[in-house]
Amino acid sequence: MLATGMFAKDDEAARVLQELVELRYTAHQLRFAFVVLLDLDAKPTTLYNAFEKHLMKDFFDRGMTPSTAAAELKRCLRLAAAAQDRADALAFLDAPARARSDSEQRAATTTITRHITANASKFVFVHGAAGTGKSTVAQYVHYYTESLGKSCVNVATTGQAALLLPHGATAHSTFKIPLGDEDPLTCNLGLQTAEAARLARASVIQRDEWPGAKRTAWDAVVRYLDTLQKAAPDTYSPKVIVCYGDFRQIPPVLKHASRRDIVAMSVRSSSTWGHFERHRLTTKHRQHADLTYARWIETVGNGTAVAKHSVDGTPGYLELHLCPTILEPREAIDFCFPHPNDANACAKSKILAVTNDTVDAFNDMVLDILAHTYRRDEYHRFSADCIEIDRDDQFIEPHVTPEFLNVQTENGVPPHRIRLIVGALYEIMMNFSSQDRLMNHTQVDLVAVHDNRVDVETLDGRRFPLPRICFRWSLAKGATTIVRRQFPLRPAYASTLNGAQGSTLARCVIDLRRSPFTHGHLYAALSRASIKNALLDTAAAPSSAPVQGQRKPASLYTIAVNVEMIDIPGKKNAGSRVTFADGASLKATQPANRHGLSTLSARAMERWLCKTNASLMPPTAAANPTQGRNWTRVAAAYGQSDAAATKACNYIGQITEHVLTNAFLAADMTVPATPNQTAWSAQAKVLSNRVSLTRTGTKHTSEPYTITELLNVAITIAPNVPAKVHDALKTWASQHGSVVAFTQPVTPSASSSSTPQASVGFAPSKKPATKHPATKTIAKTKAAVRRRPSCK
Ligand SMILES: Nc1ncnc2c1ncn2[C@@H]1O[C@H](COP(=O)(O)OP(=O)(O)OP(=O)(O)O)[C@@H](O)[C@H]1O
Repeated sequence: MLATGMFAKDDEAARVLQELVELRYTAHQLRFAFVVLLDLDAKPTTLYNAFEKHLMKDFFDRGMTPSTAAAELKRCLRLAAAAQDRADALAFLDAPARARSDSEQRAATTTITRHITANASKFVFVHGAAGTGKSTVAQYVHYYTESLGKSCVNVATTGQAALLLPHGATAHSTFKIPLGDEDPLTCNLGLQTAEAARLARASVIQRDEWPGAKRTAWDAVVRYLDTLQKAAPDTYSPKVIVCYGDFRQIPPVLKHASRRDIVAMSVRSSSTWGHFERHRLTTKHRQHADLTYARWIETVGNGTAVAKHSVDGTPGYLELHLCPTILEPREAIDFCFPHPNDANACAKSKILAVTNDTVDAFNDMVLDILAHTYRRDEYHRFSADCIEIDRDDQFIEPHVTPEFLNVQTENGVPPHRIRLIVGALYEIMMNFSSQDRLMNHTQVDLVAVHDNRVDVETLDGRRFPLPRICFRWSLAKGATTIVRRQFPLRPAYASTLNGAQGSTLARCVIDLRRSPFTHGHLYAALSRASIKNALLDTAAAPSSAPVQGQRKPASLYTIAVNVEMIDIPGKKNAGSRVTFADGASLKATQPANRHGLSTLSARAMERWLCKTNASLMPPTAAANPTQGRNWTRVAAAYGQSDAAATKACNYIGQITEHVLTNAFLAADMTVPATPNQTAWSAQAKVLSNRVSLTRTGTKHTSEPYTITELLNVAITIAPNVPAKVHDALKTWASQHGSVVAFTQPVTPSASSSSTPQASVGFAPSKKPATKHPATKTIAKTKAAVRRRPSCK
């Protein structure tokens, strides 16, 4: 008997299909085999083109035209792929068709493919607003290149963006680019490695989300390819390097950097920038069903949607009039994840927040729902943390104890204690294999938890065991390396605004209780949804409860506008009007000064302030500007003639008064009827120092006050509030994730007092204390505040 050895052959799939054709297998059987064989073939487009007519033979027999037969073939292949649970295997069918249906995409792909066929060395940059189909063009170019038998390497700046490309990986992992801000950087990928050989052979290198890359990292790649060409001139193929991206989205992330530093670190500052051939895409594919929304988010991206910008030009205020607003985090979860126990459905939506703390809070809330409402099995796993010791004589700081290590956290590193809930949706935190699509940010369903491993299933049904992995990082440059061994998983229900870049979401909530860092940050988040109805924001509206038939005012948000790069319109002349989403139209009373502040009425400023402190703002305040009159007097007492100072003191006063009022209510104490004017006035200097307003008006700061600052102002002004009030303030501070520096500790005598005293900033009530006018609404707010989970 003769044993036949089977060797892997490049054209094995084609040979099998050819054999089946010769043996007269039916077209239906060929279609089934084609989907199975896609696993063996790295060039699905070539295979498809070679056997297309056999795969649709029965359709022709039924008298279909070529175009109907082609459409029917794709439908049948999709059905076959779905039946085999391999819907992703047919991605190559969609991308080419889509990318060729749009004239701008077609123009870009035609130029790129011409360069590829001509074996040219070129730099091409395909740019356009979010959702204009850049990644789709990249997919097309990939399949086209492979169909020619050439190879294409796809990399992206973030793992999330890499997942959208066939065999995509991050640029850092492909080229072994070191993390760090050194200039220049050098890729650590050896020239003799298999990866280097793959790069040398590649005819196309594609880089998605390129504007988010640091110039130093990009230059390192270009230098590396140069060195590779010199080292292996025979195997090195001429390359078409195609970069994709949108400079309106998130720029390179640099710690403690000025705008100038960021511009210097942008790939635009690279010496290669001038060599790029550019193609612009303008058709909004993601938001094609809602073009009003598409146009509006474009104005956000361009910086022209800013209704007003404040003094110093830094923060601007944007009316998100197209986005419905919700008040409670729980509503965000109900909106995004109506079926939290269905991981596949949850994967299409996301809650986006500005900071990791808020992301963790949302993720925890969903896990709570799964554990308590759906009774899913819950496990807690703790990491093994240690420090890496390079040398025997290395000095170890005495405070570096296991307890110290356990509380350390770092972006991209799982926490010491991880909550594992079977059936919940998680994201992988490590690049395992780009072939298996098991990379950083890949969403998986947690199937089982064992002592030393967890089993996860990708959304297309592939199951993998994951052991604990070592994560390494240093607390500071040159400091000891911490090693944490933990399961590389994090819940995937919420992510930061950066983390969502590149994705298309069915439903999305943007938590704007904290302002995004830049307008690009907000733009990247807003452009994830295809229609405005899929998008909610979680900042509370500053108005009272909506009156029947009256439109609820949209909330206002700050965005930090990059004044160096964007021309901000919006300086109003005297007499011109600023219109708010709820129809309120405010007349500018003076010509705009260079800060823009003097153009606004006090009411407009109140509205501005509401956006950050909506939950603390008395809902009636916006409708009742006189409520802050005491504070106007305080400003006058201090001698502030500057209108801006008066207004600033006015609205800060309202907030402070409200904070204290709430504090009294929360402490179940009677709210004093009238604050002691003398006591307030005595503290006006402190207040005015805080707001940094000067008589000459040369230096203005009207940064919106954070809740922490407002609480601090409240405490500074009324230093000896009773202990219960003080505690209520503290509780709020912690509920808002704020750390309040209690500059004035409560005096023991005040602590024991249960009623406000004159010496503590409130006059003793001569007549029985009346209820504060805002009591009812405040009580509601109080209840809401109690319900709100901590965002720590
Ligand atoms: N020609 C087209 N016809 C129909 N849909 C398209 C077309 N091109 C892209 N799309 C769809 O539009 C959506 C956005 O496409 P894609 O992710 O390629 O855009 P992008 O420009 O890369 O977005 P971003 O900048 O946000 O990463 C996707 O759902 C994609 O399938």
